[in-house]
Amino acid sequence: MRRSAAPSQRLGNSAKKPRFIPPGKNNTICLKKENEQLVPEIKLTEVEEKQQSGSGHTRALSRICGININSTQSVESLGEISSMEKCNGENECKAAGMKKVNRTKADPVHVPTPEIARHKKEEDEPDCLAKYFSVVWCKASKKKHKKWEGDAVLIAKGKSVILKDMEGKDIGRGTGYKFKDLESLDEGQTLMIGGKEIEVMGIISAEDFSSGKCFQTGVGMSTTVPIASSQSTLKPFCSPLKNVCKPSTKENLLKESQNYKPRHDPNASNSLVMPRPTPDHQRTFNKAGLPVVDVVVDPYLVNHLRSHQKEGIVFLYECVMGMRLSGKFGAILADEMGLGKTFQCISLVWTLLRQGLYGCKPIIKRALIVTPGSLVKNWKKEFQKWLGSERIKVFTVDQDNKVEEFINSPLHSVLIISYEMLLRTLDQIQTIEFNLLICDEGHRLKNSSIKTTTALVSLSCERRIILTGTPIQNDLQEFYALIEFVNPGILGSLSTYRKIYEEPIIQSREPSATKEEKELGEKRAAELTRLTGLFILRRTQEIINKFLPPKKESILFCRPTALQLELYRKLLSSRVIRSCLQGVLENCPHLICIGALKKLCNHPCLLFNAIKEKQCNPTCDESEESNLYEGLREIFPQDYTSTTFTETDSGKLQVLAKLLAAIRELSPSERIVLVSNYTQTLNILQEMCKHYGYSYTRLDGHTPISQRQQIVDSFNNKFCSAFIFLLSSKAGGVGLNLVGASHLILYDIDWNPATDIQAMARVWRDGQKHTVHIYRLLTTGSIEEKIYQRQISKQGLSGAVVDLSKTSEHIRFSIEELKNLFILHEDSSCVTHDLLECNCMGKKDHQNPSSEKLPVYRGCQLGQHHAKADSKKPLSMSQLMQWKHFSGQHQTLADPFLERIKNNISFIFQNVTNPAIPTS
Ligand SMILES: Nc1ncnc2c1ncn2[C@@H]1O[C@H](COP(=O)(O)OP(=O)(O)OP(=O)(O)O)[C@@H](O)[C@H]1O
Ligand SMILES: [Mg+2]
Repeated sequence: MRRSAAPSQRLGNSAKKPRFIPPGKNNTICLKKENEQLVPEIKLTEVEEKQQSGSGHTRALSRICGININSTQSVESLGEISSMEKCNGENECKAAGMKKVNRTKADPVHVPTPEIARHKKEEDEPDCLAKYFSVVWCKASKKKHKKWEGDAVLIAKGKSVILKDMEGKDIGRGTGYKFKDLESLDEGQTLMIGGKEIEVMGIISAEDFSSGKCFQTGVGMSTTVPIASSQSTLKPFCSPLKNVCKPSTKENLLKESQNYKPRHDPNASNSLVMPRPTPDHQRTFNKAGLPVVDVVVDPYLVNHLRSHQKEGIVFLYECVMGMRLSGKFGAILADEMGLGKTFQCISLVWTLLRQGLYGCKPIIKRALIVTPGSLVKNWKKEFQKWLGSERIKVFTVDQDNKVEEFINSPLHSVLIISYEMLLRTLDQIQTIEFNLLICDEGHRLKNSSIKTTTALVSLSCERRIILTGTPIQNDLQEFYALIEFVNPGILGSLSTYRKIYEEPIIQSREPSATKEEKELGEKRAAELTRLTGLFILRRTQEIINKFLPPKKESILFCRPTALQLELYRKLLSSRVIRSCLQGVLENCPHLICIGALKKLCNHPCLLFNAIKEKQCNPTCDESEESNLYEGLREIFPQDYTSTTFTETDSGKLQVLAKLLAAIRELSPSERIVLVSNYTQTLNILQEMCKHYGYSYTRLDGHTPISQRQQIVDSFNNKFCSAFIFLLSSKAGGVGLNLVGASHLILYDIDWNPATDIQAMARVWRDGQKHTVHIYRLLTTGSIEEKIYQRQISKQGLSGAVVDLSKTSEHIRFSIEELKNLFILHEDSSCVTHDLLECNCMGKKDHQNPSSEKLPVYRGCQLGQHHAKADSKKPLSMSQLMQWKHFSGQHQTLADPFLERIKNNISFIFQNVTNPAIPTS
């Protein structure tokens, strides 16, 4: 709050400050008298105002400020109120007066005079521009010593004013002021609004108001510094002697030159030097006046760092050093998956632990890294990978390694712990002073009230970094929570944020938004991006693509088997689904129906199991499910059992079996990650591995955290015998490196594209040596196609659902959508392709368009022009259109793996990223 900066208080003579004079005659006279006594040089003239309607102003104001003013709140006539006491509450009052603060005797005195006739035209002008002021306010009183209660923003337009607190809430309104007075309102002037008195602190530009900047407290716009370019970081060595603030005796200089040397040579070629502190920074953080020494990243690391990683380290350094925003030390590194966030953090931690810009004093002593359980060991491994085991000792907490050991160990300066373990050992962790906190996969902190967030906040470590590869800007509330975690207070309180940013931004996106609302929303969004951009860094996969081998993605539409079709039809004709479509059932039975269809697509035996289970344990509260299964058991063969594994019952499993065989035969040294979101499906896939004698390893939600890294490591080892890695993507996929495999098969599809994208990123990442093949299996014409379409349709694209925790339960379906979901398209070879309205449909396949000159009108002529798709974002329909696409009945397919399985496939979309880079 800027209270103390009020001119009246700055001058330390509030008694001299002229008092507010309301325009009511009696008051005016009495206050005038008082005023004259206090400030003899100010003369007040009685305010003569004509009754007027303010509604025009109000509307104009609401247009400009984007404030909804209820018509019942329209400004009333001045004559209705004769004194302040008559004001209707504090927030609504129409009469006011003003005068200029008398600071010195020599100051010109502002004497408002009526001159109504002369200014009539001016005053009636409804389209005059709004002006904005930063002000301080307090309750109106006759006290000599004002005690300002808060900062506020004043909007003056025509003859009306609105006072907003720093959360953007209206706290006062008034009208009936003199147009001229509001026009000439300036710093130091006071004004009465309702029961409040304000003093103008300064003028706010229209830009700063509409962007919402003026509501930002605690962070001056001038406190920000531009992002340092990588070049600017490569500064020549600057002798630390220059900055010594001690007496420059020869002796001192010599001594200090020996003591205060950068740890690494900033002049060396390829050196990465951190930005030097500004004088302001030095004043705040170097009170002892120690010499300023260059902080230089260990060349051992720099040799391995990619250029985006160097920039990322500089960015993180500036953030945690409070160089980007004064008084704020947090950052969000939101680089897309696989860009090496871990390595960037390790470089930062190592630099901060060993070096200091002021007198070489290490910037941090201890760092805490909190990460999902499955990544604890990976962090340790990465520390060892980049720094070896000699330079630094990191401590990981698990069953055998307790926090006490870390507390008592002088050797360890980095503690790595899982979120779960953190909660369990919070009491002990709280006793340790950490100077840097890194939260990996930190999008989980999006809810400020969850235990984990509360626990982390309780650690009182100001330097906080969130790492996340998942986009975070889609949900404004969650976005706020993450920002509030790293840089508390930067966006004001939650209610401020809602008023200033969230509401206008959301409002502007409504189809019914007016032009003004759209403009305001855009400006607020732009300002939010600007402000948060100072401490959020996100780079996309493209920057690393050039270091990666080619990636071939294929979407395989697998024909359902006869058994699947029959069961599917039966399910769709069930009473439950019919009632769902009429919207007459409660308790979301559509979720049960969707679940049953998805199971069926994976393998009919999953549905069989569910039916059997229901028959064995019927519970009345789940009767919808029993109803749904009515008559299904009869469709299965008499001797069907869930233990007799057979791939012939599932279209996708048939394709999978052939695909695995093809890979085994054609690329015997290459390995596969096989992903499903369901444990039961993974069981089936595991059975299949056994059946065919494929060696496998498995990681799912049941795998003990302590074993996960070991499973990953041994799989990535080139001597590992496991051919297949069975992975439950939701349970443990995030952050894992599975570069030991070069084929990844997504057996089922999730509602949330982010889950699938996460899984795919496990294989195509730094360290991958082979061409990567990604296959997504979808059952033709089924609900899986619909889910896929939803992923790539507008909804998926607008990015609203890019949150790993969101499942179908969080998705609302309209009856129309459900109708669409519950259709089986039996006569289409690819409904998704049908939807593209591609001209080739049903006429001709396109396998190798480059060798074929196709007429221009063909929408599906794809050629070599691959869409410049961001591999980490959901595809759009139009991007999909750019992919090669062809039916499985094509004579010969260029892809040898697909050639082997084409008979079971009705359609294929395929795209190659990085085709130019030769494979190894
Ligand atoms: N400069 C580099 N040179 C070689 N390998 C690198 C480099 N930077 C990172 N890597 C490797 O790339 C892989 C991915 O890095 P990392 O796990 O840090 O990615 P990430 O950004 O955390 O991704 P995610 O969001 O998936 O967790 C790791 O195996 C890491 O060792
Ligand atoms: Mg990571």
